[in-house]
Amino acid sequence: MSPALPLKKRAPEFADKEEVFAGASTAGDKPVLEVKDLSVSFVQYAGGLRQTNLKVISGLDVSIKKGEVLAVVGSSGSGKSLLAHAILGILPKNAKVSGTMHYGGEALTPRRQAKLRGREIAIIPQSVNYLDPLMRVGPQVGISVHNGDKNAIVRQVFARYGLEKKVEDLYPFQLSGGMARRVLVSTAVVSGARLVIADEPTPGLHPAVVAEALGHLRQLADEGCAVMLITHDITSALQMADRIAVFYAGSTVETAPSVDFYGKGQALRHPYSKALWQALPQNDFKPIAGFQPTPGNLPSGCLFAPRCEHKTPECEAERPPARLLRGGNVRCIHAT
Ligand SMILES: Nc1ncnc2c1ncn2[C@@H]1O[C@H](COP(=O)(O)OP(=O)(O)OP(=O)(O)O)[C@@H](O)[C@H]1O
Ligand code: NI
Repeated sequence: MSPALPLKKRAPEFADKEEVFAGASTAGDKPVLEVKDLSVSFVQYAGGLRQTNLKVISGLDVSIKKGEVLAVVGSSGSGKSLLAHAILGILPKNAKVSGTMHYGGEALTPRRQAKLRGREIAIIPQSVNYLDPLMRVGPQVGISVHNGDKNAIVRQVFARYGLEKKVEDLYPFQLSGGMARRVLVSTAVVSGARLVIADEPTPGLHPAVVAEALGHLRQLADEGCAVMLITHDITSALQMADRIAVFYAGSTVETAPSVDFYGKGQALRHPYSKALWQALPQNDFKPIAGFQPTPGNLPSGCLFAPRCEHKTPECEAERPPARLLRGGNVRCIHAT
């Protein structure tokens, strides 16, 4: 392990890339990525020429600073992967996007997305299945090196993650779960990315491998990347994330510093975040009654109102706007 090597490698690239960050250079701790009020809908054809618009994301807000890990937590179908795809500009063609996305203080247009994707903005996919099964991993990771000697950089980064020279000659199916995770992280690191989005790296992995994978993400942030960790697992996210964004039915219901997740959840702002926290086995293990609404059947007011113990008629009248509260963000009119 030699953490200094990739850092040295990255420094000149970072200097070159300052232009892309023009506008942010004077802005102190302006977020690397800022997504505000994002909506994503899919145009669907329902019988003949009848066209419907299925809104799957609305009112999504996230921001990440340099050096920070933001964990995006939410149950299946809450919109986590779609957010990642929207940032990268890889949503399907029938997707319509509205709201604002800024990277380095500048609007993230489709053109910029294409330019930054796999370079400044990298995704660590969920599984090794995203690797080309017919290509040895060394040359494959080398494809993501954009500046300098591909072989030398791959070797340096593999060494950093404890991957021996012979691993370069293996095919993806020959990797263990832990090795596969390290290869996927290496792909993001050799690209010199400033924003790393890791989509669900944890399910089905051995706990030691999970801890190691999360440790690598933390390390990337400590070296100056902005890291978004997409996960179902609040418990492991809390071990290394600075802040947690809680997604529900395609919306951000709360963004809170990790330190607010303790006790009975008394420091949390949204009834859903509290319920999610209390549902953990190590807490009350109390399930949340009811189900997350599906796109096409969303309630008109607060998305969580049908399941909320504290709802009032106002909650059902309109969708609560995001507001700042105690150093976090919440979409609940009753939160104090
Ligand atoms: N191409 C599509 N057309 C229509 N609906 C879609 C499409 N892709 C995703 N969806 C819907 O959007 C919602 C959000 O999906 P997304 O994949 O972002 O969820 P997720 O939070 O990543 O879930 P998981 O934890 O299971 O990965 C889901 O209800 C899904 O069915
Ligand atoms: Ni997903």
